[in-house]
Amino acid sequence: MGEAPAFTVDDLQNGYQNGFGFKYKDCETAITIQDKTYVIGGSDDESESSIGVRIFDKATGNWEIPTVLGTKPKPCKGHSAVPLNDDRILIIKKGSAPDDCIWFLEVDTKYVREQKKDLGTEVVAWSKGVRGNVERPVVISGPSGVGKGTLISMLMKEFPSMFGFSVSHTTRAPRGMEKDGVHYHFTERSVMEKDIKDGKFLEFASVHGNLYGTSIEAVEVVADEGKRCILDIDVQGARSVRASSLDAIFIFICPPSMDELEKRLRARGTEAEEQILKRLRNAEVEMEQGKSSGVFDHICYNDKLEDCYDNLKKLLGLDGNTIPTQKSPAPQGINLLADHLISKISNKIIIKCGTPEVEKGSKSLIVLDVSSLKGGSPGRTRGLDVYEIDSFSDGLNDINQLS
Ligand SMILES: Nc1ncnc2c1ncn2[C@@H]1O[C@H](COP(=O)(O)OP(=O)(O)OP(=O)(O)O)[C@@H](O)[C@H]1O
Ligand SMILES: Nc1nc2c(ncn2[C@@H]2O[C@H](COP(=O)(O)O)[C@@H](O)[C@H]2O)c(=O)[nH]1
Repeated sequence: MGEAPAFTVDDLQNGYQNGFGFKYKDCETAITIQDKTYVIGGSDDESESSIGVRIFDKATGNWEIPTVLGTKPKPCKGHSAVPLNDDRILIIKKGSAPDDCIWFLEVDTKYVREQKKDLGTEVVAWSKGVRGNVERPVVISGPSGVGKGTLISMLMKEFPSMFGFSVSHTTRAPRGMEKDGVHYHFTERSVMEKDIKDGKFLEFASVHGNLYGTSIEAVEVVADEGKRCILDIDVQGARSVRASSLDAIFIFICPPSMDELEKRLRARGTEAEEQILKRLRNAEVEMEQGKSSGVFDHICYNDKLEDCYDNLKKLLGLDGNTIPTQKSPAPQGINLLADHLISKISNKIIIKCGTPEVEKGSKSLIVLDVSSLKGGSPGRTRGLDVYEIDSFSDGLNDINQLS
């Protein structure tokens, strides 16, 4: 019936001997994919920072402790594990908050393969599972002073429930009215460099002499609110995002002329002369790259502000001819009962909860549809669909209808 039996913690309670001659600890599950067995620790020890992972390589007979990337799940009181498509393992945490119970351990995704190549070690990567999808993020680039921030503010003001701003990190000093955590996360270079090294950034670049970067979290928190994320980043950053797994729309904003750009930068009055000259010099290169790099899907000229804004809205499907997509409700989690059994049929995971209360009730099978997964480590895995089906007095029929 089920393609892949899932291991639950209960199967492994108190440890048992297996074909490889090693003993699992309490609260561990083991999933074999090709030549490797991934032993995933389900410790509820709060002194541990996350669920542990070790790998038994059947070919060599050796244990390996992999480099673990991504946002890691906190330890829990056990979990269940189901392999999906040989590239990732679905982990369902027991007794966790509804928005914290579905996780993916990636073992052979594109991201993991690239990281293995870069680091030269065995790598696995965690990604939190999130229900539902959001619209494609929008990357806006263009030379300093062209009006990116002005256009983004107009969008956010007109459609406050639809768009959310990705708050970048920067090592530059705040301007007069800028607030930490709102306009930027103002940060020390050494701290930012460490976070970059730890894989917390989607992209980063040195821009006009300072370090700027978009953290993975900055983009994900916007999507978690069900909003479409807007990124205001330079051309180097846009190129990095284009190469990442973030499926965004890329828009380059051009000034009507370099003279007008200079006028706007000077009129804004936020930069010292030396910085203005540096930004204008960099603008020449950015204009060249913006128009010819192949990174951008659209180029908008910001001559008359209102015209440019109307054009931008048209590109985003907000020109009045299309009904704007309503903000999707905040993705809800799944409140899994501590006692459950799991099986996998095609791309649906069937979770049978076994408490007496549930058995008496009419809804007893939870279905987790993983057919439309998007994203993944180092960000969240989106596109999960979760629903319930009627009681399993005739559960076999229900399950068969799902395959
Ligand atoms: N179409 C326009 N016509 C005239 N002035 C404009 C226009 N668009 C924006 N401005 C003005 O130009 C100045 C620079 O705009 P803004 O700060 O939005 O640029 P930016 O591209 O976000 O710059 P940076 O990359 O440095 O953050 C602001 O004073 C803004 O009011
Ligand atoms: N690559 C990135 N570039 C960024 C990011 N945040 C902002 N920027 C770009 O920096 C310049 C200067 O900005 P300012 O606020 O100092 O005027 C501008 O072109 C922004 O688009 C980022 O996270 N990554």
